[in-house]
Order: sequence, then structure tokens, then C-alpha cells
Amino acid sequence: MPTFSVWSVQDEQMLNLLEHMFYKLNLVTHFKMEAATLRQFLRSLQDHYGQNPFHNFRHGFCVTQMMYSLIFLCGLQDLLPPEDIVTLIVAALCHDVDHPGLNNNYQVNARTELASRYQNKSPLENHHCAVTMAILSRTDCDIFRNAAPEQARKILEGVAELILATDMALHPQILRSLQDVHSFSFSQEEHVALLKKGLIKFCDISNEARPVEEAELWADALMEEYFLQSDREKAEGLPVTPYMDRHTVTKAKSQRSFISFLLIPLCEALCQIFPQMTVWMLQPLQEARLRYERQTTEVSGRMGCVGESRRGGGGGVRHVRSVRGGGGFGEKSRHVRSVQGGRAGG
Ligand SMILES: Nc1nc2c(ncn2[C@@H]2O[C@H](COP(=O)(O)O)[C@@H](O)[C@H]2O)c(=O)[nH]1
Repeated sequence: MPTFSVWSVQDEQMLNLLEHMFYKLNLVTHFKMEAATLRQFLRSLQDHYGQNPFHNFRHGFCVTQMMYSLIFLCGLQDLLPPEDIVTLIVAALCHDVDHPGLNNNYQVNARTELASRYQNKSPLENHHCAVTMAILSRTDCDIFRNAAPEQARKILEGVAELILATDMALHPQILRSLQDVHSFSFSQEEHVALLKKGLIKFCDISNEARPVEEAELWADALMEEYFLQSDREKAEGLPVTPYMDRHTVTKAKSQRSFISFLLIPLCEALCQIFPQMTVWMLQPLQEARLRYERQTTEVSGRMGCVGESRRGGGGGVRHVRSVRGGGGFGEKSRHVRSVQGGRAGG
């Protein structure tokens, strides 16, 4: 369940729990996976995840654990074939493998080798796919080695498609398509394809649906990674990603707008298909939004000015201006633009 404590498990335990998920979902039997190969696949993934504050193996584990919870909560095993279930789990597990802790924005602006390799198009997500496929192509890690070749090919294709869908630059487009589906049908291929993208995206960004102590740790880790990136952008004379600047950004405001404008709308679209997500996912998100709203107004009140700031005084005003933009819906449009927008997200 989403209330499971993902921060209390040790590295080795994560491997055991992941293994358990494959067994419990009947994937080992269905795809004739060999126990040693599954273990080696998981260990190799763990080795290939970076040691970043946020984008590390625990994040991969956490996203997979959320997917596992949703599979049970939504009864997906009765609605989708095992090929789709394994695709969802493997994609969740691999979706950020070998993340360098610097997002697509940085890759493009710094003209990194990854950006040029993928012509600035979702460089990180393309890289996560490439590393995933390289690991799965090793005989000792090929968990689909005993599956029918055509079946294995389709699964890998599906995994790649889902990993690519986690580029936040695609968020508005995927969300809109989900919102536009009015009578969802499991017999319509396009509906199911869209649902799978919606599910992995939700799992990827769903930390705030977790209990507050768990969610806060994730938000802190993300802020730390963001601040390290913007420090580096400054040091290298690159454009500073506005929502990563330690001198203007606060966790409460960042989370409040992320939850309001990106996470809740996605969750609501999924709740249309699975109303059982309302109590377990949407309600905790609404509570988290309220908590952050309270935090931002409390700080504003204490400071006796309109905006919250890490620096106070002039920094507060500057932050209000830079986040709100000036227009009535400035905060929303600015956040969506800067997190996803025309520029690379990741
Ligand atoms: N401000 C917040 N941003 C978040 C949060 N959770 C996720 N994110 C952003 O989304 C992407 C997801 O992409 P991935 O690289 O993890 O696949 C992530 O990088 C963040 O930028 C959140 O709680 N708050």
C-alpha cells in the first residue's frame, strides 16, 4: 500500500522486496524467469542507479512499490494481460537508471554528450532506456530469455515507451489525452496505452501521496538535488533553472504548486477510471496541498509580507515576482512552463 515505509528498508531488503513483487504478481512463473537471473537483473539495476540525493535506487524502488500498490488497488491483474503487468513493473523499476542528478535542462544547456547523442530529445529518458536494454541483453540478467521472442520484443518495446513517457516535458500532452478519454474501455488499445503512461507518470511523481514523514524526506532530497544543479549552473555560467535556485525557491511553495498544477490533475484523471484511487491517493494529495498552503501563509504572516522566501526581505518580493509572473495565473503557467514547458524537463 502507499502507506508502506519506503525509507525504512535497507538496500538488500529492497532487492528482496522487489523479488517478492515479481513472484507475488506471478511474473516469475508466467514468463519462466530463472531465480538467479531475476536476482542478478535486480542487483545490476541497483549498481547502475546513481548515488544522487533523489534520483537513486530508492526512488526506483519507491516508484515500483507504488506501481505494485496500484496494481492491487485497481485490480489490474484482472483487467490487463501479464505482458502489461510486467511492462509496468519493469518500466517503473528501470525508469531512472543511471540518472546523473542533472536534468534534461542542464544536459541541453551544457551541451553534454548525452544531449548530443539524442539530439536534445529527452536525453535522460533515452539514456535510461538504453541502459535498461543493455542490462537486459546480458545473458545473466535477461529475465525474458525463456519468453517467446515475439512476446519479449513487445514487452521491451512497451518498457521503452513507458520510460520515455516519464519525461515531464510530455506531462501536459499525456494529461490532456487522458482527460479527453470519456468512456474508457479496456478493449481499446489506445486507451490502455494511455492508461499505462498515466500510471507510470503518477507513480513517478506520487511521493506526496505517501504519509507526511515519508513525503517530506523525498521533497527534501529533491530540493537538495535541485540546489546542487543550480549551483553548478551558476558555476558554469549556464542559465539557472528558476525552480532550482536555493536563493529563491522554498520547499513549501514548490510542493504546493507541483501538487496543485501537475500531480492532482493527473490523479483526478486516473480517478475517473479507478474511483478507488480517490481515498488512497487523491485525498492524501489534497491534504498535502493544504499543509503546504498553510506553511506558505504561516511564513508569509510571520514575515509580514506577501511572499515566502528563504532569504526574507527583498528575496521574498523577488520570489513572488519570479514565481507569480505578473499575470493572474502566473504561478501556474510559470511552474508548468519551467518544470515541463517547451524546455526539457527530466
Ligand atoms: N517540485 C516537485 N517536483 C517533483 C516531485 N516529484 C517529482 N518531481 C519532478 O518530476 C520529475 C519526474 O521525473 P523523473 O526524473 O523522476 O522520472 C522529477 O525529476 C522532478 O523534477 C515533487 O514532489 N515535487
